[in-house]
Amino acid sequence: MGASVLQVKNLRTVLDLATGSVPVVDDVSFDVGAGETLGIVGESGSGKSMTALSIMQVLPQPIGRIESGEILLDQTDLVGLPEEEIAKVRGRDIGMILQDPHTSLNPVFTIGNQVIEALQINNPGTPRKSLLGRVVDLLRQVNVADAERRVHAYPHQMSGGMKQRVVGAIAIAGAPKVIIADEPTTALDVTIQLQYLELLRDIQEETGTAIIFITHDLGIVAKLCHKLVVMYGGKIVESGTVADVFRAPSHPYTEALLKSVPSVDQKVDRLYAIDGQPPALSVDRKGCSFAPRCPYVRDICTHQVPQHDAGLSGADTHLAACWNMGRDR
Ligand SMILES: Nc1ncnc2c1ncn2[C@@H]1O[C@H](COP(=O)(O)OP(=O)(O)OP(=O)(O)O)[C@@H](O)[C@H]1O
Repeated sequence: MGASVLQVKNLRTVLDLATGSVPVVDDVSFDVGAGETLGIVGESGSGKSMTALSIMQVLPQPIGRIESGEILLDQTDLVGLPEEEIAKVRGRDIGMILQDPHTSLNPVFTIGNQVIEALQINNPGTPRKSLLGRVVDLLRQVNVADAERRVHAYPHQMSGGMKQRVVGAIAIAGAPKVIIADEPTTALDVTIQLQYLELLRDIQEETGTAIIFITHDLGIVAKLCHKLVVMYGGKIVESGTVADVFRAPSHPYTEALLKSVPSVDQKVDRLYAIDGQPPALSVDRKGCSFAPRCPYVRDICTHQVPQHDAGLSGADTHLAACWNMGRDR
């Protein structure tokens, strides 16, 4: 694993709603190195996508904004950079693979044209025709069969799995330092899903790209990631290496998630069933967001926010935010 490529430090992102400015990413910190894969897990609404959109600085407008924190790409803080600078970072330094391959591609342009556009980010002014060979290479790299012919195909002429590969080709076209893959597998069937995950791993082995992988699925995290952060209510409740967190989950939420880890070849719509609802967005939150659903809740949990502290496994890279750590539960 290489040095940190992307470091997120104390990131706080808010949405300015009629009810006030509500945090959707709250004091989030993590880093990812070259050749490393970080999983971000948590149930729907926990702030995973908002974290990704904050890094790319494509938050919903006009309501979303980064209130504080740093996003360091090779030590350069992206927060506060003018839009024309950030626009250069997107695609060139950070590639994003979005949730649904069916909507990530433009139906009116050929596959080749869409990959060429991504290539032109790093090769401005290069005639499109001369990039065609490179497009074919990229399509081959992501295992698109019959690439020379497929360059001229439109998205509707391809299967879901094939389209996902093209989205992968677009993401790597700019040879980015970081790829953010936001649940790229949900729209795919299980076999294609596994092939796709292997593809991502191959790309990483070849290019040393850092990958941030956003998912509901801890089975996938176990298979693909080196380390993970678990998000709940916009906060990180636990983080560490996959080995440490799986061996000794320290937060009751992670513990509950791990109780129902599906096997990777089992399709699940909902990963786990924990009683109660995820927290609603709130301007003024007191205590631990998980307290209303926590089987170990104590008085302090309802009125003081626990700090992100060393977890139970003994590793100083394994942190969790829970008042009950180290207590019998
Ligand atoms: N455009 C918006 N307007 C208002 N609230 C929003 C908007 N987009 C997201 N939110 C809220 O922000 C919070 C974080 O959402 P986010 O999309 O980051 O969750 P997530 O963990 O990625 O969920 P999923 O797994 O379903 O994608 C949620 O409470 C969500 O309802």
